[in-house]
Amino acid sequence: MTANIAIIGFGSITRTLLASLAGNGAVRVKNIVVRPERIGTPDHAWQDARFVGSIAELDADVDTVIEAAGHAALRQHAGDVVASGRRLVLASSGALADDAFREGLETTARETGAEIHVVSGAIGALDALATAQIAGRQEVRYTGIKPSRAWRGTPAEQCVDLDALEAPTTFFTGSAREVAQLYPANANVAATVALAGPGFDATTVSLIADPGAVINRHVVEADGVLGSFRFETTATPLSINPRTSGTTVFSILSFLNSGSNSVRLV
Ligand SMILES: NC(=O)C1=CN([C@@H]2O[C@H](COP(=O)(O)OP(=O)(O)OC[C@H]3O[C@@H](n4cnc5c(N)ncnc54)[C@H](OP(=O)(O)O)[C@@H]3O)[C@@H](O)[C@H]2O)C=CC1
Ligand SMILES: O=C([O-])CC(=O)C(=O)O
Repeated sequence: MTANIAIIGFGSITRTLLASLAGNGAVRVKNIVVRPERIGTPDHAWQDARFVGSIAELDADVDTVIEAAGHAALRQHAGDVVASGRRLVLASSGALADDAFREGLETTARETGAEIHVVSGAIGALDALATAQIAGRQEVRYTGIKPSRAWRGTPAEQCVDLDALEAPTTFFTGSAREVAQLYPANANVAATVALAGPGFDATTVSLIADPGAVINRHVVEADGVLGSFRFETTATPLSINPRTSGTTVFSILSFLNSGSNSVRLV
């Protein structure tokens, strides 16, 4: 069956995803949701996809909306997606650390029959986290290690001198809820871990800038009644965005192919 999809955002993830979708007969990209002022500009075009500024303008046969645009865009559009009864597949999971926002989406989705999926994004281990969570309490830690340049333009700059670092340096330790607010474009994975596991306040997060690194590393560790595990991913960043691991793009593709590989909220 062909999925008719729309994508919110036309940045690094979307452009890489579209290149990877070439020749995929099972997925048709009908619409791309961008800021209204971008519509009709020369660099906002892709095959026969229609660029729109709102969910209300989507083609009627769009059944799945992928979000790859950031917290603000998710806040702007997610309510309209689930109100329309469509399947929402999102990457910017950190925005869900706002309980009122997340619960509002879940309530609307239950009313309309919409589904809400958080893609695994740059990490793995969501199945093991969910299994352990059902069995009982677990201690969960996420550590994100990225090259120093990936943290430019973030509050890390107020914690350390990124250009002067000579060794890997931890500049943030706190909860998944705190990190979601402080590092919206770099720590969505921590929110995804929290959603699969013990929640935003019980998930501990450390962020590290590594001046010698050229790739991103994500470490998920858990100790619970069933035992423990440690899952470490090394992930090449997208050439067009050092903050974003390429894995994120292919986790969306994997979800589109299989309908799995996500945390399902509703
Ligand atoms: N779960 C995970 O593992 C990961 C999640 N992410 C999430 O995905 C997001 C996108 O990543 P990436 O593609 O690398 O980021 P980019 O910065 O490359 O692209 C973001 C795109 O979103 C667009 N956008 C921003 N706000 C809106 C809006 N209100 N309406 C429509 N479009 C909008 C931007 O448009 P414009 O140019 O007009 O601003 C831009 O095209 C990240 O911000 C992060 O939240 C990223 C990596 C991993
Ligand atoms: O892509 C990554 O490495 C992770 C990321 O940016 C995020 O979680 O927001």
